[in-house]
Amino acid sequence: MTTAAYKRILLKLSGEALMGDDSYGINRVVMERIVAEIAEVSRLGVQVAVVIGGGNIFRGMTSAEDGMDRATADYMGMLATVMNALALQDAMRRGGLVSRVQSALRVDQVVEPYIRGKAIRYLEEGKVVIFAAGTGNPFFTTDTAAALRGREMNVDIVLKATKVDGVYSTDPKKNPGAIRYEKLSFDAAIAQNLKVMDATALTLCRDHKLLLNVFSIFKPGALRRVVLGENEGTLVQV
Ligand SMILES: Nc1ncnc2c1ncn2[C@@H]1O[C@H](COP(=O)(O)OP(=O)(O)OP(=O)(O)O)[C@@H](O)[C@H]1O
Ligand SMILES: O=c1ccn([C@@H]2O[C@H](COP(=O)(O)O)[C@@H](O)[C@H]2O)c(=O)[nH]1
Repeated sequence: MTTAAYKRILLKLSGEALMGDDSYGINRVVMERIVAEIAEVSRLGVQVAVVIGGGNIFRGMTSAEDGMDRATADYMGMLATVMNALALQDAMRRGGLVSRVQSALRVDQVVEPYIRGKAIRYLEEGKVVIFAAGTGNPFFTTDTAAALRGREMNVDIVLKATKVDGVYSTDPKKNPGAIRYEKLSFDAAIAQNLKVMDATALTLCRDHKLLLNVFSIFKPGALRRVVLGENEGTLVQV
């Protein structure tokens, strides 16, 4: 029997990853593939919590640069993550996974509010919990929400599923010569301003000794390999 290295995980799904090769929104085929990867680790008996990003729909910072009030733009960004959460939940339903969405901003007719104890209960019942609306506060990111909810849920590891297969010496999308790290300390990632995850999220993980793995959601089987404790992506630790 295959044994997972972790009992409970927090998966941060990049909003942009949901676009696939499209320039905006949610690509159905990509979404189905991601759900199949999550279903595989759920079948191993691993409890899965998800924090979903919103970069495929709206980023507060981008609109603030164009003159919009930053807090207003950030609330719009958080609402974008609620849309992604609903789409993910629906894709999970179609893929045979039972999930619940909890939102840090109240949208009561649509999803339930974040209630820590209830979320933990769902996880214990084997349901996937999708956390929407980030931290519920402007000026933060869903990466920070991932670290926060990961700590609150007492997960064994935070997994950042993104478009690149780990943490590199510089942004690999801009510099093809960038070198990938297999392992890295939080202090080094923060000191070198490695940008793959924001400094607030990295600091929260570091201060609470939360393990972090950055890996590509586009690499088939990568999530399963991370969960089995195999060498995949970049492991960031204290
Ligand atoms: N040193 C680095 N190592 C790896 N990736 C890096 C680095 N610096 C910048 N990046 C970039 O960070 C990006 C992380 O993307 P991702 O979409 O996960 O961001 P996000 O803002 O957390 O998500 P969202 O799309 O939900 O807003 C990658 O696309 C990668 O190109
Ligand atoms: O706690 C949070 C989380 C997110 N936001 C806003 O939402 C968008 C989308 O989130 P990503 O992390 O970029 O995927 C983000 O750009 C912020 O504008 C927030 O304000 N607070």
